Amino acid sequence: MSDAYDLAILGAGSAGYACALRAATLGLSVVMIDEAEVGGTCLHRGCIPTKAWLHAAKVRRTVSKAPSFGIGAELGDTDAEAIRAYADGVVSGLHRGLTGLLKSRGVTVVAARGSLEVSDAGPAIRTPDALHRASAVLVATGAAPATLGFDIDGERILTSNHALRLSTLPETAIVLGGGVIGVEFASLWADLGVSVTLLEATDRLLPGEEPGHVRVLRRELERRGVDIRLGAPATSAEATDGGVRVSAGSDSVSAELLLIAAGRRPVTSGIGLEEAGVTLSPSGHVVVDGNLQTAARNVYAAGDLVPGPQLAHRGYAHGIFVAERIAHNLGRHPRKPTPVRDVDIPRVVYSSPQLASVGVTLEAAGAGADSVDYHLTGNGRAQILRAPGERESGVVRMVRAADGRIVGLHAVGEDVSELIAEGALLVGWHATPEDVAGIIHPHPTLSEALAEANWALAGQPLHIHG
Ligand SMILES: Cc1cc2nc3c(=O)[nH]c(=O)nc-3n(C[C@H](O)[C@H](O)[C@H](O)COP(=O)(O)OP(=O)(O)OC[C@H]3O[C@@H](n4cnc5c(N)ncnc54)[C@H](O)[C@@H]3O)c2cc1C
Ligand SMILES: NC(=O)c1ccc[n+]([C@@H]2O[C@H](COP(=O)([O-])OP(=O)(O)OC[C@H]3O[C@@H](n4cnc5c(N)ncnc54)[C@H](O)[C@@H]3O)[C@@H](O)[C@H]2O)c1
Repeated sequence: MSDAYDLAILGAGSAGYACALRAATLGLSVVMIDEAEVGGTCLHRGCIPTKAWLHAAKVRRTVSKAPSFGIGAELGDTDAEAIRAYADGVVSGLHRGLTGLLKSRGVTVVAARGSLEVSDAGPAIRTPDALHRASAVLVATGAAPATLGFDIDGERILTSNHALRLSTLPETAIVLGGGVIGVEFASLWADLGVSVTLLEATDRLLPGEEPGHVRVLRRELERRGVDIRLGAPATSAEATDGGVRVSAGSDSVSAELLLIAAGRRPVTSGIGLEEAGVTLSPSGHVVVDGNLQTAARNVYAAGDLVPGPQLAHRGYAHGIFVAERIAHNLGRHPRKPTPVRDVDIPRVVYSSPQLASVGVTLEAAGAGADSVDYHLTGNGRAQILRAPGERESGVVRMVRAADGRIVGLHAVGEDVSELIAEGALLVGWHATPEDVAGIIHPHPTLSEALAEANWALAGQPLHIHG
């Protein structure tokens, strides 16, 4: 039997739909199967709604500071239902756009639960009503919140899925986990007037990020009232009359609700992967080679179920890579695509202040590496954004390896997420500070921090004290 499609995709999240769009552009026939709406976690339960909630929280914070800028304003009540409606509006607009785009590119979208099947005829995705055969299959079923075995009721004990659906905010909340989700929710809830206790099992927030920058973020969260308890592994949670009580070491903490933000586990069981010859790691991730090829012939995996950072833009990059790889193998794309390197992928924590980074820290950059710190107290734009009386402006650190290449950029401060795309260019293009010292940055922008760091590393500092 001849293949019905060139490519069949299981999961229409960031990785799956990016693969579908790119493959269709390259002339491949594509079927994409998802049991939920196209767009996946990022669009419906992740990046987009959390950033809308964070933006609403920023509006409230800005209004509360308005008098320091000479603008009279009084804070009214916070209407969580209205914030949710605003976030839903953003999501549904983007969802409509994505649905239209997939249709216009000719991608066949099937709304059904699917599983992988591999036979002598090749790979296929089975749905209740059909078998979708293809020359190649991409599995991109993503990840779901770790629940730690706690009894999630969606009212007192929540995951981020539930937290984004709240129509009233609690007065008190416990956030379990000091990773990205925990820190973003602690930040936004604190700005919306919730009294937050954050429990983190290890001795630091956000492992992997510049320790000094994490300290700046921590001080700022504490200044806004977040009670941060490190070395506090939560072991149990029980519902009480007033909400929930959590045990963490010798501590017991009570609040109206508990958000569990303790990582996300790959969605890889019960969908025929191992039966089809795909190897899973002990953590349940799909084992792939450098080309995102699984142990099963012509079956690829992409996105959160592949070990590494769980980020939407990594999913896009994976999806695009797989589409081009398959098209190349089918003779429809002239060149072999370049595999995605996790180290080149920028990361942003959208809390207040933000943390943004790409590449490696100074500690990880190896012998002979050096770095420069540019403090945003010297940056005009950062000073304009800062309300009078606020203490910390933030800092940008640029890291250079012994061979002269820029291998890391790390920043903490208001709106520093806007810097990191340039950081990704510098790191991804293996630029040296000398290469880019002549590139002119507009004044007054936060981006001048990068020019200052380049100049300093190239031995010609301007506003940095030598
Ligand atoms: C609260 C939160 C905030 C986040 N914020 C950011 C952010 O700001 N920036 C960022 O880069 N990343 C963020 N992320 C991470 C980002 O959402 C994920 O990295 C991204 O969605 C992963 O894409 P994916 O395609 O691998 O999986 P997903 O987006 O999870 O898509 C998987 C799809 O597979 C479908 N599926 C699963 N099993 C089956 C089956 N058997 N049959 C049919 N369909 C199936 C699911 O319905 C889903 O639509 C956030 C995540 C969360 C939870
Ligand atoms: N801005 C963004 O890019 C963004 C935003 C949200 C989520 N995400 C992605 O979603 C993924 C999941 O985020 P996350 O924050 O849930 O996971 P995470 O792995 O980043 O952090 C989980 C934290 O929970 C802690 N923890 C685990 N068990 C605990 C316990 N019993 N008690 C106390 N602490 C405990 C861990 O030590 C860890 O610090 C991340 O990998 C991230 O890439 C990205």
